[in-house]
Amino acid sequence: MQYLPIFMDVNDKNVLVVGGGEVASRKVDLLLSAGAKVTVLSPRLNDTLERYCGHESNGNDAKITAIIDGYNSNYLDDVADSYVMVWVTTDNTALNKQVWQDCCERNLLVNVADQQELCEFITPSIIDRSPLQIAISSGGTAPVLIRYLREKLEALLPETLGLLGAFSGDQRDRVKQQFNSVTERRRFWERFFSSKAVSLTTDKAQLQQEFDLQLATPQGDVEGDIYLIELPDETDLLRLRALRLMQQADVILYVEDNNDSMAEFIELCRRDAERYPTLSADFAKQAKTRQQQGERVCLLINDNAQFATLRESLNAMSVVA
Ligand SMILES: C[C@@]1(CC(=O)O)C2=NC(=C\c3[nH]c(c(CCC(=O)O)c3CC(=O)O)Cc3[nH]c(c(CC(=O)O)c3CCC(=O)O)/C=C3\N/C(=C\2)[C@@H](CCC(=O)O)[C@]3(C)CC(=O)O)/[C@H]1CCC(=O)O
Ligand SMILES: NC(=O)c1ccc[n+]([C@@H]2O[C@H](COP(=O)([O-])OP(=O)(O)OC[C@H]3O[C@@H](n4cnc5c(N)ncnc54)[C@H](O)[C@@H]3O)[C@@H](O)[C@H]2O)c1
Repeated sequence: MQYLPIFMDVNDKNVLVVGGGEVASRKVDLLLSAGAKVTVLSPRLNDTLERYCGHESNGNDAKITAIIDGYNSNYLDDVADSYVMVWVTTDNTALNKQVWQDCCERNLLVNVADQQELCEFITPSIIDRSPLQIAISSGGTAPVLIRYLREKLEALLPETLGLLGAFSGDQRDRVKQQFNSVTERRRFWERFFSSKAVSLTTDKAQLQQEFDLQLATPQGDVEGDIYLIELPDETDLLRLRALRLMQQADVILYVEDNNDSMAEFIELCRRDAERYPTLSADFAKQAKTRQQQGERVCLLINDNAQFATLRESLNAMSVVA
């Protein structure tokens, strides 16, 4: 992985944008929507940024602070609360490089628009259904491809995704009170999000009704499951059903092998799942113990004979060969 994806809290924090043109105003809009305190440093501002300074209305409703001047590294230092990041958008490549260098010397995070070699972080393509957000990156290889992907996803994702996210956030404490274990809570949410009624709801009152109904309906005993999966030679050949089960597992058991192919399959499993290399003789015993603790155990097998034996001895809930 070339870049580490994270979501940063810039609310009420100082951010500097160098340059005051078209690109700067796009970055400023993004930063303001995340609640940042934006300062723009530029000898000239475009009309949008002029408006944001509140010049026309005597600065009373200014959205940004403007420093009308050419760049000078002193501006990086002369602030009470230092900048948490700097965005560089001027039309002068040599100057952009200078700003990047000055920021690096000060350990300031810096992005120079469209100059990847001068970016300590890069900007993703964003789908915003706040509080739910999706950020897509190609690691700088194909900006147009991720814009295209965003447009496809935007069309697929329901408008109500933000509502659903916010509603779930509000109800988390109630679900915590009702269910003691993480496993039970997760199952409740999985059942809730996958129910048809929830996918069709368009307002909060309907969601609340469905939520109350499901919370009052017993889930039954939380019994664990065992999924037995025979791996193909390559990850590309993995069945979709196997992938889905691997994504639901709490525990992954596998026999360690000397080549890297097992690692590639494990990489596709649920991020939070516990992963254990296991001696093949212990597979069945370990799987059953964890199942009895209410967990979903996924056994990854790359050996035909062993798969057949385990299939006989385990009462596996799902078998994918
Ligand atoms: C996501 C998005 C956000 C944004 O910028 O707001 C974004 N670029 C977007 C669009 C876009 N950018 C360019 C075109 C014209 C087509 C073309 O030239 O290919 C288009 C298409 C268009 O405008 O439709 C030109 C371009 N961009 C970069 C280079 C340099 C290079 O490739 O070496 C050049 C060539 C400059 C030249 O030739 O001079 C570099 C970067 N652009 C990034 C982000 C970062 C990597 C993100 C990643 O891959 O994960 C990174 C590394 C640095 C950064 O800027 O942070 C936004 C899509 C948002 C959306 O619509 O959803
Ligand atoms: N507009 C786009 O969609 C787009 C797309 C891709 C790449 N670019 C590139 O990104 C860069 C910026 O684009 P733009 O459209 O915002 O250009 P722009 O000409 O509108 O803005 C450039 C800004 O940089 C400021 N500037 C110049 N010298 C400065 C200095 N010494 N200190 C501080 N600020 C200074 C100018 O005052 C101006 O506000 C350009 O190199 C452009 O080629 C633009």
